[in-house]
Amino acid sequence: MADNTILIKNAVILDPNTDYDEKKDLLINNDLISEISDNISDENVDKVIDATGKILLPGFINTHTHLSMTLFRGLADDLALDEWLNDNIWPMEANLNGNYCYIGALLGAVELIKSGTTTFSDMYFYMEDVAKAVEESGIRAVLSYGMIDFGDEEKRKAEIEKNMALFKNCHDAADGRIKVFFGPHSPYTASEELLREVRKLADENDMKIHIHVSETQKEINDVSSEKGLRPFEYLDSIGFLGPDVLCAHCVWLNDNEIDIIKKNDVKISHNPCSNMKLASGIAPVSKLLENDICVSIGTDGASSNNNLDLIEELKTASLLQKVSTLDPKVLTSDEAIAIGTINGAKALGLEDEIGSIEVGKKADLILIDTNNANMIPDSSNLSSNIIYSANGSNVDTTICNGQILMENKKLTTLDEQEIYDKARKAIEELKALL
Ligand SMILES: CSC[C@H]1O[C@@H](n2cnc3c(O)ncnc32)[C@H](O)[C@@H]1O
Ligand SMILES: [Zn+2]
Repeated sequence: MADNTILIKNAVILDPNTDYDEKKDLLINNDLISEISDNISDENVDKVIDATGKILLPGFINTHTHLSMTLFRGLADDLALDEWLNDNIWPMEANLNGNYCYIGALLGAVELIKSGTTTFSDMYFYMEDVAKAVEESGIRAVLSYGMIDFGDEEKRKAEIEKNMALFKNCHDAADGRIKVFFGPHSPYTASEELLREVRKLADENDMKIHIHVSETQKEINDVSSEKGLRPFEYLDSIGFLGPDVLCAHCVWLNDNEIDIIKKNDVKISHNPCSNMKLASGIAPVSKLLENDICVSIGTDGASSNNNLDLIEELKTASLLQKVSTLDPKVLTSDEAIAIGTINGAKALGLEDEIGSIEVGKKADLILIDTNNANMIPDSSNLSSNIIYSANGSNVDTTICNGQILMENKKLTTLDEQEIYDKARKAIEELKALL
């Protein structure tokens, strides 16, 4: 097949790894960035994008979400996690099927692409249907089937089989855009046997693990009374932790647990909006960063956020650390850009492929339009302009794996209106089933 080339001209580049002090041209060859230099000829190039007045960044990486939960946005607000999950979300999820999850995932993919996210890491049900939405939308994803056994042996076997089937069917699918992880839900819903089995199978199959840990004080109390140890102490005691484990939330951590996270090189997904909305608490992110722990960013599901805008999430992360430490110098806009890009790639073990703008890496790129009221004056501090002033609606162009998914704010792979209509219908049906 002939090569497909896209040339981005006159780009002001904001990258977490490299300081580009002048405008550059960037050439995409198929799925990869093939050249970044001062003046690349547009001869024999399939498509030219003029990036004048725009900022070029790596696509953002959302390391913890439940994409199909877009269907439950706004349906159970202003509650703490326990009541939100047990009395509201789980009863609604009992009526889900593959088609609903597919529609919810398409709706989520529209929102992600429009707000500049090119990779998301998901844990949910009917993941083959979520994979179908990933395939069609052109976005990149790490998918985990969310396993809950509550100590029931039969359920445990069935849950593991479902996650392994997802791995066999979907790992490396969609031109390599899909990876599959294990997704044991949490230390309070997954039994010790399930966690030990997951660890063993992850080692045998070279799979990574995605789990919720230490989200609320209730979790700390429940795990401590059942196991005599705090969640990270317990997970360490059963040999579950490692550099391949991505833990969402990590709000309630004592110093010993921070040492455990560091010793095991565990990766963190920080979810500030969800933690604030469910009143779970404030994760000690600046302390984790001081300890050189890899902190990435996630939105959690759209039902506890209530949107999937990572620029907003990064601003919230930064402001929350400043106000909770009473130190305006912590979590700077430069650090926020790194958390939303290269740290996300590291958290998913994909740092050789995505997370920065480098020759040889995948062309997962976004352009942010500066010709908007909230972006003027054009700051010489690009990261400040993006993190503190912008939001997802300033994203103009989104490219993933060398494919343009949105150009001039218009989606190319998905029919927005058709998805909105189908999502509205699905939500009405689900509400009627309650
Ligand atoms: C078993 S699939 C994932 C499962 O997790 C639920 N969920 C969504 N947000 C949270 C959260 O913040 N903490 C714990 N669990 C959460 C989701 O509704 C699914 O049931
Ligand atoms: Zn979650």
